Amino acid sequence: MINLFTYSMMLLDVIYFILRNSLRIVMRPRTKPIDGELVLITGAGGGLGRLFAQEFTKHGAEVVLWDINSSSNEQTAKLVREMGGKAHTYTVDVTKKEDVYQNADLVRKDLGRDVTMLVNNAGVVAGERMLDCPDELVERTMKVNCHALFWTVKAFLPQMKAQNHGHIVTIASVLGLFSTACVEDYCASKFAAVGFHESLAHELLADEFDGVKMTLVCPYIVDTGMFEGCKIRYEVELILPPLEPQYCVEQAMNAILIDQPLVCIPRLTYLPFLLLPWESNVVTYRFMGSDKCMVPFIDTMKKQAANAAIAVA
Ligand SMILES: NC(=O)C1=CN([C@@H]2O[C@H](COP(=O)(O)OP(=O)(O)OC[C@H]3O[C@@H](n4cnc5c(N)ncnc54)[C@H](OP(=O)(O)O)[C@@H]3O)[C@@H](O)[C@H]2O)C=CC1
Ligand SMILES: CC1=C(/C=C/C(C)=C/C=C/C(C)=C/C=O)C(C)(C)CCC1
Repeated sequence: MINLFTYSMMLLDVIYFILRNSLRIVMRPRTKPIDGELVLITGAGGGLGRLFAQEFTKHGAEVVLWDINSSSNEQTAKLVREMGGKAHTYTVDVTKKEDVYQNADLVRKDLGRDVTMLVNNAGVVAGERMLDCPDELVERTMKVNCHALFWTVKAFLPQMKAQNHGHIVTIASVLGLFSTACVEDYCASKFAAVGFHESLAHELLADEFDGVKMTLVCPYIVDTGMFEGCKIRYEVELILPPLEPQYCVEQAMNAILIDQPLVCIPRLTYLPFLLLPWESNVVTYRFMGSDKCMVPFIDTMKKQAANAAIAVA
């Protein structure tokens, strides 16, 4: 008898959950206002980070800019201020957890309020084949693209939970959903970032912190220079060209502003994530030229490193 009661209550709970969420799918979701939000962006001096700072400013948010590179970070702040926005810069190495915790306290002290939106955007890639990749670069990629997410979330999530209000954005990659050759460090770190993000999202939902939103952003190649040289088969590239950075950030913002949990940019890249069982994807990769797409990128990195070495010599 009790089992029957328990099962019927569980069934009612599931039906209620589906009804409550299906309305969101049917009705066009409203874009939430973010004027007055305090948005912290890591890697704000870089290609996407800078554009995110400007997009959040366009929507009236105040931005806190963290980057290891103070000059590029200041450049972003200058652009934000020229738009009439408010920007606060901090030179932070997100791989150093004490650096993160101390600067998080400094932000709260300086601004007298809590960060309400966190954009974990900082990212690096080694750009070497597996056995050519120095251990230090493997460790650096994991520390920036994965471990740093733990430190920034531990620094800012407690206050979001206290208010049951906030948003955590993880800038992962399609290479956190499916892989390709010669980017083992990057794929491992981005798969880890996806796992971290999803586990945290489940935790917040399970604990009913429905006011703390999460968005996982998975872009395809973006023309910021980070993957300069990466090339797939020409015919495929015609339908799947590298993304314009501005377009990528606008698509991500559209998702963030409707509290969309996941966005793959462009939509076409949902397919490999959904459709590629292992046996078929080796053939697909060969056909698409995506099995060797990173070779020119690695050669470019080698040339840049060689030129840099000559310049120093
Ligand atoms: N470009 C692409 O094709 C794609 C990128 N992405 C992801 O988007 C995000 C942004 O990429 P993108 O703008 O292209 O990359 P960029 O290299 O242009 O920007 C990354 C920024 O992060 C900074 N950074 C690096 N290490 C640290 C650190 N330890 N502490 C703080 N800041 C650090 C970099 O500083 P510095 O320049 O001094 O190193 C740089 O300003 C990354 O997470 C990337 O993985 C996802 C899909 C595609
Ligand atoms: C593997 C694969 C593809 C190529 C994907 C590539 C080349 C992604 C590169 C992403 C990057 C560089 C992300 C950086 O964060 C296609 C053509 C979609 C077809 C399906 C399988």
